[in-house]
Amino acid sequence: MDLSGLRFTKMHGLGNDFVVIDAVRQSVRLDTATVRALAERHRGVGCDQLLIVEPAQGGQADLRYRIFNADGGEVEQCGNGARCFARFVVDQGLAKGPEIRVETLGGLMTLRLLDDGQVTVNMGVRRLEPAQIPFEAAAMAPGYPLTVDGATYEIGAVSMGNPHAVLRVADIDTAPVAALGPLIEAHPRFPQRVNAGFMQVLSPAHIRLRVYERGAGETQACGSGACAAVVSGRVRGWLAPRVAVDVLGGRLMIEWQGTGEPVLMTGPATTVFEGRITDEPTHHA
Ligand SMILES: N[C@@H](CCC[C@H](N)C(=O)O)C(=O)O
Repeated sequence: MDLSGLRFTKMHGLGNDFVVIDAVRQSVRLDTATVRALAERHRGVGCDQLLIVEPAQGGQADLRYRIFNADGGEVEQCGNGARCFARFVVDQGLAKGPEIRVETLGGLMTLRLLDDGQVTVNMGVRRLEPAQIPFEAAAMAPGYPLTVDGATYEIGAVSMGNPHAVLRVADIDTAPVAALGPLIEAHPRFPQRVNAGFMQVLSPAHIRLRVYERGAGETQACGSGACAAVVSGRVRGWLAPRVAVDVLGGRLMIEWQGTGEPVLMTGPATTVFEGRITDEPTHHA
């Protein structure tokens, strides 16, 4: 891999951090090792996800957006990343805004930059059928028993384009995120692994959430995880259509009016710095 000269922008959405690369105006060839090296926090730039901005392939979108977890795996969806993508492409003159249509592996998404600097992402229609998540279960249900390390927990299973398991806990501060997160992430009933959300319900319109992300570990925020938690909480009868979701890095507003309606997520997108790779970053296993 030869990355020298590669220009990038470091961004974050409530502390879920990204290396954003413009692959419209520079040529970029990334493999798993390269992504891991750039994401590495001690020898690379450091990020939870790497976002690549490319020209659209079809005629319906302004641009294409690809997402790689820190472990190098390409994934379908990243909600916080989508907000940063919107801010990036407008700031860099790659799109006019305020509305941007973007292709992702998970489908077409519409993003809107608001006057107050926040971004609303139309995350599309959630999927709950087990095969579409994918999740091994005999039939669709609001909650499923999941046995992990000899104990059984009730989880909700939701696809926001990417797979999520949502577990309700009494208090996220004491929830066993570090111990249980990796076991749920790699549970054999989720053949493509899963993002594991731990949700504390404060009221029907207010939850707290921690997410152990597939391919990245616990992050300070997970946008698709916030949407999945609200969908799961609504389906299980606990939540209202509009919910404030407090994640470790701040607050997201999530709105879901119900079956057939899209899930809308609103939150900030922050640019931290721009950089250029000089020496090759390396991944130290
Ligand atoms: N941080 C993201 C989700 C990134 C992808 C996820 N780890 C996966 O593997 O599906 C978000 O804000 O949604």
